[in-house]
Amino acid sequence: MGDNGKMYVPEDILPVYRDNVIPLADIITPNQFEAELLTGLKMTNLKEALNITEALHQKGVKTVVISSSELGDDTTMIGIASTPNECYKIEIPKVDACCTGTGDLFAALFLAWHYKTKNDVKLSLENTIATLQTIVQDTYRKARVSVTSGEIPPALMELQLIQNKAAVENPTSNIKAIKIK
Ligand SMILES: Nc1ncnc2c1ncn2[C@@H]1O[C@H](COP(=O)(O)OP(=O)(O)O)[C@@H](O)[C@H]1O
Ligand SMILES: Cc1ncc(COP(=O)(O)O)c(CN)c1O
Repeated sequence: MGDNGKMYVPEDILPVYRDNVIPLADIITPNQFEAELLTGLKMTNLKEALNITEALHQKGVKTVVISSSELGDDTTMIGIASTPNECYKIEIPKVDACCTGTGDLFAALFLAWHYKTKNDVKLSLENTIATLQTIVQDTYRKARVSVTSGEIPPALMELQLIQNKAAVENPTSNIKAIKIK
């Protein structure tokens, strides 16, 4: 729906997502901005994040995953995966560039792992972030070869998906999700 305070779908679609689509969904993967729009609540700390995931569960969604949030520091973003019974957070090291398509990739990976692990949200979150880290970092490293300083143009940040097929099939990472509920 949007990111960084801006919607990229028409604004009048918001009530349709919020009131009609969300109650039909089993799993949703909004980023922080989208989760705030869908609930009308703000997320400035972990407690508020839990209020937001709870509000989305109340609408009938079994698995709520916040793909990224600004709850980390300058070097990390926080992801959250929640069911009515348990909730995990994960710290995601940031690269200094804007990525497009990462939200879509996140949703696809999480769905696949959720199915494959029979609803293990902790492992699904860890594997999803492991693959994304490999792909985002490889994309950034290659872009930095041609733009050695300053901002990287979005065209150079096309995700290196095919080149990292192995990281999709076999994610490896030391980043563990931490239980917060
Ligand atoms: N700048 C970044 N640095 C590192 N990882 C990123 C960055 N941007 C996105 N990602 C990865 O992509 C995932 C989804 O990104 P997010 O920003 O939530 O999606 P969207 O594009 O929908 O806003 C994050 O969980 C993270 O793993
Ligand atoms: C219009 C539009 N722009 C950009 C994107 C990319 O979003 P993201 O980086 O969150 O995957 C999407 C997601 N499908 C989109 O629909």
